[in-house]
Amino acid sequence: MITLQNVRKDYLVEKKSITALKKIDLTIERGEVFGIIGHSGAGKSTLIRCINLLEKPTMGSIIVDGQDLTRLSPSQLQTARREIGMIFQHFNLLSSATIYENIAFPLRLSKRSKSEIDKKVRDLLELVGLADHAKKYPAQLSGGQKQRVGIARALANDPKVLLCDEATSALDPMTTQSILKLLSDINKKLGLTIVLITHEMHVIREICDRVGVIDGGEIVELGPVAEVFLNPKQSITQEFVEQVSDFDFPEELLEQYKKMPAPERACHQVVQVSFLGDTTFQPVLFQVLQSLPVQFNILHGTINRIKDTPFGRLVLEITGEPDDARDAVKHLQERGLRVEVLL
Ligand SMILES: Nc1ncnc2c1ncn2[C@@H]1O[C@H](COP(=O)(O)OP(=O)(O)OP(=O)(O)O)[C@@H](O)[C@H]1O
Repeated sequence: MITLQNVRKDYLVEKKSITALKKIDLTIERGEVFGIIGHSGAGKSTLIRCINLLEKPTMGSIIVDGQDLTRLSPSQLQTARREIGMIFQHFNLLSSATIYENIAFPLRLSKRSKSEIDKKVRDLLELVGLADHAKKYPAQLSGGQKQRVGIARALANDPKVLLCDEATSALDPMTTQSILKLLSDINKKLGLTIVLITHEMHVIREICDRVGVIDGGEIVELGPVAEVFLNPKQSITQEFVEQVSDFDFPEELLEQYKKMPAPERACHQVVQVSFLGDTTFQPVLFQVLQSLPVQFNILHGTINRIKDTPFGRLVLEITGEPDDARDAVKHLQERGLRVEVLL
């Protein structure tokens, strides 16, 4: 749906060039929710604003639904932009216009008839749960309600892509949840491709299918959210994953194993097992216990969710002869679990 090829963006500030994006190559599939996470100054806003050419890349192509936006004339670009809606951290609503008029605004720009506009605005108000607020002004709404208006306005021209620029950063946690749920529902209902930027990993975990980590104007890690969560490769990704980790394994537990005499230690192995998707609920441990003369002792564990995928992590003590313990680890791995030997 969206392809960025060799995209570079330099800003000229007081005759000095600042490189915000170095060389971005990225493909975002139709219908997916794609998240870009990075620290302040990493280049997130520049990247998302390049997708609809609010920022013109210094180099490279931006292809949206088969069209290279960098090659269009101003009027062609204006038409192409109707396919790309956008919402913002501070909502950017017209304060002197009612909610109805805010949503009607892009429809008036695209010269729709009065009755068409009326039907569309009412449908959108319904979709975002604001049917009773049509006559109010933005100042009379809460932050979450204002963002709902932003979403309705962005959807007015039936775009294929929705860009979300830190859309929940100004909202409290509960409101954030409700906006993310609305975005997720819209993605499923309308098959809309959503690209969002954020500095918060919980936003990524909540609704994204894939994530790209941006650092110093480059995508340094990319993959399905569950994989990146379970196996972050770069240290910056590990930091982001830590933000939302509720897996606080008490390391001192390992100390007592380290103190054991060597022959006894050899019969106790400590492993961390990660479960993803269906395996989370399968009796995998029981199956291994039935087939080998080993015992499992659960030392620590959590079960959580990444978007719609359940995942769990356990720290297990495996007691048994060293060969049997090794086989138990092998069996767990063969059943699709990620096993890391801690001791
Ligand atoms: N209009 C501009 N003019 C000059 N430099 C800019 C402009 N916009 C961004 N930059 C610079 O480009 C780099 C990337 O900025 P960008 O806003 O894209 O990062 P970001 O990850 O979105 O940060 P934040 O989360 O703080 O918004 C920074 O060094 C920034 O100072």
